[in-house]
Amino acid sequence: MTTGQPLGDHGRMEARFLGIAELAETPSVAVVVDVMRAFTVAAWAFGRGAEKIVLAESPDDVLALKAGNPGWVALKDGPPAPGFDAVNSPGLLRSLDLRGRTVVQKTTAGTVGALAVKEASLVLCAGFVVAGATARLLRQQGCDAVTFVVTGEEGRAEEDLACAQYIARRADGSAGDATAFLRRAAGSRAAAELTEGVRLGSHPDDVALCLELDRFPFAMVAAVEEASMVLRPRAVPAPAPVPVPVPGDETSP
Ligand SMILES: O=C(O)[C@H](CS(=O)(=O)O)OP(=O)(O)O
Ligand SMILES: [Mg+2]
Repeated sequence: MTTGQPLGDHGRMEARFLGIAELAETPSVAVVVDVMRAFTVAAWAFGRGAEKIVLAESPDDVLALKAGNPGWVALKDGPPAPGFDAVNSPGLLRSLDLRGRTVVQKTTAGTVGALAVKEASLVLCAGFVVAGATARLLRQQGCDAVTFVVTGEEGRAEEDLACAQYIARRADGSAGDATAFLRRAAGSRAAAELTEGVRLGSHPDDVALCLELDRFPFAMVAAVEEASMVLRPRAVPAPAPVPVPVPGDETSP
C-alpha cells in the first residue's frame, strides 16, 4: 500500500506509509512499526534493563550470535524453542530481569522491517508504548519527510497502520487524542489472534500491554554497529508545560 500524503493541519511533515515489500528505495528517515508484538517486546526489554537489542536475520543467526556471546538472551516469535531463552511476548518478558543484558531478537515482521531500512540515516522502531517519545524525537530532529514501515500483513496490519498514523499526527503537531487509533488496533486481526490463542508464545495480557499508550519515556533507535543492526533506547523527555499567566498574580509570567 502506498499512501504518500501530507499530514495534519500544519503541513510540516510529509508521511508515507509503506509495507516492507513496497520499499523501493532507502528512505532518509524511517519509523518501523510493529505493535503486536516485536517493538512492544523490545520496549519492555529496555524497561526491564536490557542494554541493547541485536536485530537478527534468522533464528539460526540468533543462535550463532548467542553461541559467540555467552550471556546474550536469544528471543524469537512462536512457541518456546530449544536454544532460545525468551519468546516474543510482553506479558512473558515483563517478569524477566534483563539488567545489562544484550537481547538478540528475530520475529516474522518487526525485525525484518527494521533490517529492510538499515541504510537509512535515522531508523526508529515503534509501537504505541513509545509513540509519544517517537513523535517527540521526530520533531526534535526536524524531520520533514518520514517513511513509516507498516510491518504486518504486507503493509495492511491495522494495528501497525493505526499506530503509524497516530505517531505521524503527533509528530506533525496535530491533536494527540489516541482513542480512535487504539480502538482500530484493538479490533485488528493480530489482536484477535492473540486473544484466541492462535499466536503461540503468548500471554493473556499481551494485547492490553501492546495498547498501553506512552508506557515508556524513550524512543528506540536502530543503527548498524559492527555489521549488526542494533536497537537502543533514547530518552526523549516531554517538554515542561508552559506556565499559564494568572491575572493579578505578579509572580506569574
Ligand atoms: O510474535 C508476533 O506476534 C508476530 C508473529 S506472526 O507475524 O503473527 O507470525 O511477529 P511480529 O514480528 O512481532 O509481528
Ligand atoms: Mg506484528
